Amino acid sequence: MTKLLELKNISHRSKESIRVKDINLTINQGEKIALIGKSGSGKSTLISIANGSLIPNEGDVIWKGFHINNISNIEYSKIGTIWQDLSLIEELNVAQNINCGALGKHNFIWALKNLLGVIDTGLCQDCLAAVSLPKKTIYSYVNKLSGGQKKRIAIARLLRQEPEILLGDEPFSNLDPLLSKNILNLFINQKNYLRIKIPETILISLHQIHLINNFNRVIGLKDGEIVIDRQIHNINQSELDWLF
Ligand SMILES: Nc1ncnc2c1ncn2[C@@H]1O[C@H](COP(=O)(O)OP(=O)(O)OP(=O)(O)O)[C@@H](O)[C@H]1O
Repeated sequence: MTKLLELKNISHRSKESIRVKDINLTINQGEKIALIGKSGSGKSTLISIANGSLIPNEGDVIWKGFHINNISNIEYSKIGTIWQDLSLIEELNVAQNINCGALGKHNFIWALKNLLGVIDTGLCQDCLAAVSLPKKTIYSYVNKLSGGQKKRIAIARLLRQEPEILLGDEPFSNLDPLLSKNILNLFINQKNYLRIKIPETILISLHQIHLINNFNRVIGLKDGEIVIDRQIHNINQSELDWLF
């Protein structure tokens, strides 16, 4: 098994509280991991540390054997995140936002062209198709979309990035159950009818517990600590009841 991302002896505290504690986690290539736990248990904190955006007080994050602080921008672009707050640029249109996912692969001229108009239309439309939005949505402005549509644009931007790993912070909140199931299927089954490569390794935080059966590994957080780290077939209901 190839190790992709490792969190070693991670602890992070703020003035008020311990946010995560003694986290040791290795994510191997191809794993589909559900991250679960009560509100405030540390899921978003763990994801922010895993993608290098939050530097922990203690411990190290290792990407393919190298400390995350020392990897190149190209390598860093292989770690994709769907943020809970989505981090879309409301004043830009949908195509421009989706193309932001590919900034790491292109130069300054391409970035400028993206700001000036709609480029790479076909690829953007493939990403939209994957989240069941019509092609013409590329011309819409993000600030005119609903919460659920915005979430789908954030997922489309992630697809455009073509990362090796997806770290998703509740990507299915705000989405109706059928849509959540279809998008999750895309990641789980690696449906490759598109011109884009779907990330084969995923760690996704969830509140919809019924979805965990689609994953092969479950990580449960309680008060900032990993208290469950098990293959899905070894998880039982009483454990889940205890976690929540
Ligand atoms: N920016 C911050 N500064 C200080 N403490 C924070 C900050 N963000 C979160 N916390 C605290 O860290 C702990 C973990 O929060 P976190 O957001 O990681 O939990 P979560 O499991 O993602 O919650 P939710 O399911 O509600 O999104 C909580 O006690 C929270 O109050």
